[in-house]
Amino acid sequence: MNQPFIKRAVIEWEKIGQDSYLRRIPALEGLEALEFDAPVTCFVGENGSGKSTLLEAMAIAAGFNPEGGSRNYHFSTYDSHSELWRALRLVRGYKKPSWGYFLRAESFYNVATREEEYADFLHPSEKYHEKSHGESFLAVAQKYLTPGGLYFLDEPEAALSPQRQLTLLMEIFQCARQGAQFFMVSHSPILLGLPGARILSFDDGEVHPCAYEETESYQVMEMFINSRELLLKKLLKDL
Ligand SMILES: Nc1ncnc2c1ncn2[C@@H]1O[C@H](COP(=O)(O)OP(=O)(O)OP(=O)(O)O)[C@@H](O)[C@H]1O
Repeated sequence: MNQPFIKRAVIEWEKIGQDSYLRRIPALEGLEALEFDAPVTCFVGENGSGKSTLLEAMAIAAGFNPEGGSRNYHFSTYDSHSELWRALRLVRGYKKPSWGYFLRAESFYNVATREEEYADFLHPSEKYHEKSHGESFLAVAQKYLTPGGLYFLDEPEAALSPQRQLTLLMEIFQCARQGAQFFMVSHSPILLGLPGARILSFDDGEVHPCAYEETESYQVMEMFINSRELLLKKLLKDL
């Protein structure tokens, strides 16, 4: 296996206020440390279980802008990130990433705007605002994902068709095989199926390893596709 850039994340709870909402997120409240030994680590779990909070804190602690982009992006449109990053200590491997990107669906519009402002003669804009949401997401992935990089992806499937999710899966797989490290929040049964990915579930009040087939994303999708009529009959009978 490639040497990870980030081997461990440790939460120093004494640096977090006693009244902070972070102490009321069940999966996070008892969490002291997480080990990362795979090139791709996926965070899965129910809405509101704390996945993005941890991913965002890790990305900021690794030097990225809270709203996303590369490490060269420095802007703030809306200050909504949590204080977790201040309490997060990342234990790094001996290798340093050559590049990196923090891709988040919810603030990509702001990153796209900033990309146009940062553009110059030598670095022309990709004009993401002139592409569809999905087209621009995949264009970012294809431009910025490179072997040897460190990547934080927050629900990258949000704008992508199933076909393009497969394309993204191939890009991630290829980069991860050549030394890149990925942390990804996802609900996509396609992206979570990435060979070799280590899946951490935030459900049931603790962060714990989870097999692909045990993820809700897989189970619900499988049930829907294989037993659609039965499932819908049950769900809709009293409506
Ligand atoms: N500024 C805030 N103040 C209080 N609570 C917050 C704040 N930001 C987030 N939360 C709460 O923290 C919890 C974790 O949110 P988070 O965005 O990490 O969830 P998530 O697992 O990524 O969910 P999703 O799958 O919906 O993106 C949620 O219950 C959310 O309401």
